[in-house]
Amino acid sequence: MPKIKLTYFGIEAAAEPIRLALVLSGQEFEDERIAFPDWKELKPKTPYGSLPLMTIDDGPVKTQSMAMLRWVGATCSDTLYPRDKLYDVEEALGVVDDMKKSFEPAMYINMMPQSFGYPEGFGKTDEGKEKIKKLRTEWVEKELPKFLGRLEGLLDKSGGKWLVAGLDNPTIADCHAVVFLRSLTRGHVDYVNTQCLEVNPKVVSYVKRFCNLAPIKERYQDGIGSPAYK
Ligand SMILES: N[C@@H](CCC(=O)N[C@@H](CS)C(=O)NCC(=O)O)C(=O)O
Repeated sequence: MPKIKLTYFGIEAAAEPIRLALVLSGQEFEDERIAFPDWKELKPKTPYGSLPLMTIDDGPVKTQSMAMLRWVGATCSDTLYPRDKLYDVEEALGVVDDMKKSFEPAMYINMMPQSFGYPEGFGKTDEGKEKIKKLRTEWVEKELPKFLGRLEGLLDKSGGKWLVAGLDNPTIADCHAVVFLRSLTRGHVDYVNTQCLEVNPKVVSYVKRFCNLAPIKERYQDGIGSPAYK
């Protein structure tokens, strides 16, 4: 087994799909968490000023979360990124990415307002807070059901099980999808209704199925998130 260290902040976000893939593979890894106050000092020492980082067998530092996810799926597991389903896994990853990207303006406007054409500190103003609330509630009401419908389409092809049809086990696409879907249900994103997945019961069942896999169940004591889903 390779010796793996994954370095990220003490949150789920970009590292969590990789952590889930490692956990599902049964691959041990060092789960290094950087406290936000320590980031300022570490940032200039990283290749691109960002996390996550990964080292394999004490080799050179690697960057790019999606490369890490694919590498773990291909190297640490026989089932998470199967060679005969490469296209299907990539297609499902793309569907999940479209959903995540669509939410980014509403999600990150408070953290990086300038990237979205607003002045620094915008998210802390009353106007900014109203804007964030409007963007997030509108996205959840108008956009999310559309993306959940796309996931449902993939699940239907798979008999309701996983995002890639014809497999008895989840893939890295499921790790990627569930982290994002679960993030909406946990009350961590202001103004997002934690019951928002309920518009699509098939997707709720899917997230529950994933969270009931033994290694995931052990990890997520809060199930898919809000108490209503337990
Ligand atoms: N394409 C990179 C993006 C990495 C990235 O943007 N990381 C963010 C956290 S998700 C970060 O390190 N932000 C802190 C900063 O930029 O100072 C990846 O997927 O790994």
